[in-house]
Amino acid sequence: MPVVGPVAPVSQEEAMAPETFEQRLRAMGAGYHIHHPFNVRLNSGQCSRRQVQGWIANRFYYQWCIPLKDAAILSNCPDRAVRRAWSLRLLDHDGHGDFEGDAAGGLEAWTQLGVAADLTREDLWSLRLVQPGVRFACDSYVNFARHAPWQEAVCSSLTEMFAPQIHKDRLAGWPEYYPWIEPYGLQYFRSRIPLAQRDVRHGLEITLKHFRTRAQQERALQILQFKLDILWAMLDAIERAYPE
Ligand SMILES: O=C(O)c1cc(C(=O)O)c2c(n1)C(=O)C(=O)c1cc(C(=O)O)[nH]c1-2
Repeated sequence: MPVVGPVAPVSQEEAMAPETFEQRLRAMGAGYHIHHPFNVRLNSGQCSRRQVQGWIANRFYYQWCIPLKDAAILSNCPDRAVRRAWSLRLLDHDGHGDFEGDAAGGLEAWTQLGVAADLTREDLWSLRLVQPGVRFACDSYVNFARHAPWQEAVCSSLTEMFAPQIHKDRLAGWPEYYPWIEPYGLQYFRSRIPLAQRDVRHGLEITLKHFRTRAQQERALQILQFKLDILWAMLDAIERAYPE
């Protein structure tokens, strides 16, 4: 989509008020991967051990790509204030300080999720379980951030508006459904809820400020759909690789 491919016709309509524009962005949660059949099974206890492990190992590649995506945004952004705030995202995922607890970062926390679910660090970091469709989807997110204007890449991160609920679903259900996962493994989901909320406040502020005309606002909605499609396509590929 956005880099190469069909472009929506330029809208002549009046710009939406910021509140309406935000509502339209939020309404796109209807297409979030929380509704994907694989996720519905995963978060209602219907996945086998192999399917849960397959999901963890494949989703690791998304986690692995996020700091590359954020570094691409930083490298394209001439605004120091935005860079100062955005650089926190890199530290969130790659870790900082003494590498203890949450300071070890999201990638380490996801690794702990894998270990808690009886995968090895090597299973994850070798990327050997990553399906081609998952790789293509995640790579296209990184490539988009490299080549698009930085404000568009910021807008593409807004699927995080819908992420706290999916993390909460996992925290609520998994201990009962998947008792073979050691409880410490779920810390990643716990830690992401406040971080996602903080990220969304910043990402939305930039998006509402930058996408002002109707045509720009339609473009933002198109970008958010592109990102929803990435997440959806990942689950399609995972579902296919780990059939019932
Ligand atoms: O578990 C999920 O379903 C989920 C979804 C998303 C998302 O909506 O992009 C993110 C995350 N988790 C996540 O943990 C995370 O750190 C994250 C960063 C971003 C982003 O686009 O910058 N999305 C997401």
